[in-house]
Amino acid sequence: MSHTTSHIPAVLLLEDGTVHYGQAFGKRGTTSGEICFNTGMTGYQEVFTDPSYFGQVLIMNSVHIGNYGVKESDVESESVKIRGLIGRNLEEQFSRMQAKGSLDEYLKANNIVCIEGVDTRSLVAHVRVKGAMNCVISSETTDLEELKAILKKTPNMDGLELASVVSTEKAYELGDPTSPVRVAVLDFGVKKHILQCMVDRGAFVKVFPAKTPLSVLKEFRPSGYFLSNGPGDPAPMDYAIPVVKEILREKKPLFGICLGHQLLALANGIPTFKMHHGHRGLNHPVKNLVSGRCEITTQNHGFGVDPEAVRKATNIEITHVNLNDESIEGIRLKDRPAFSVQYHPEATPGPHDSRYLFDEFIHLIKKSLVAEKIPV
Ligand SMILES: NC(=O)CC[C@H](N)C(=O)O
Repeated sequence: MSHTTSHIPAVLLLEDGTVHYGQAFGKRGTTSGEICFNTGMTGYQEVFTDPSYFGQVLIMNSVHIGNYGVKESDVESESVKIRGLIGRNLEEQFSRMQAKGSLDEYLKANNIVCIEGVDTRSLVAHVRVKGAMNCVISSETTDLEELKAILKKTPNMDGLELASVVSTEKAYELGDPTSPVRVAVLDFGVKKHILQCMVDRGAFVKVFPAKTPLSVLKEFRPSGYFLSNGPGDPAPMDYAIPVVKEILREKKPLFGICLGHQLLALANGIPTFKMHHGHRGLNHPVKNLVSGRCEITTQNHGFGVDPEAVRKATNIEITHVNLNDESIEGIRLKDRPAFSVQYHPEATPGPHDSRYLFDEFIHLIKKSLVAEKIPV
């Protein structure tokens, strides 16, 4: 496959003054946000449409991105959510029987400003050492003073509430309405494949806007609750943390993924913190401390739950740890059927090692329905 470039100059400026020059890709323009990197070699369309990336400018570590094009069904939400894209070779040409278009057209249609031809290996090494910071990409101006002024106005991810911005405006339902397994999902930027994993296991799912109170969730008569993934800092989500506390008092099964995991921790008095540069990729090893087995997981998070506070909490059991840095990857409550993971068991294109967590959630719901003498 030959690589084509636009030959339109573009510039990338980091908050610490680092500058990289390259070529424009996608939409011409200027964009800014928090720089982060994903080490996955495939699944770029799913990554770009993951609402948890909202507000972030993404570096794809893999050298060739775009070479299998794009297709309608390979998405985690209806639009591209990344704020900008940085690559080594972003390909206009693609070869895949099922592809419907090129990555370049797709990013243009979604108004995403990108830069390619960047030495991503040195850039990622730099971010790994210096940590998360804001950056700006432009194919309109190379005036660094102008770009510095844009950076000054770009909000810091630490303390930024973004989940309510990407959440659904209206509630919607998926799956078989006759199913006794009824899951109320709080949507903080939910990925489609999470909902699919529940529907595939026979659940009837209703997805609610992020700021829905418990009284409205209860009108759905849920047999279980789900806290979704999502962008931004979980700590300022003062509309959601009290609702999670109220849900826990219901004593119904509850499952949380990523931001949902962080919210379950916050609702139990465990603080979250901004990580140095986060975890984003699809080969992060996690150990399940209950089964003793290792799983290869997909991850996308820049915040974590405080390990010391989790260890001190008497009502919480640590179920999963990250084998690279021993960070907390999963917890469960000792006195409630509630559990959560920091990583993504729904991962598409994969790995699928952690799909069993959806089975465990559905099993917990069925067990509680049986206890209430409701036929399952
Ligand atoms: N994937 C997610 O839910 C991410 C959660 C949160 N925004 C973080 O960066 O840690």
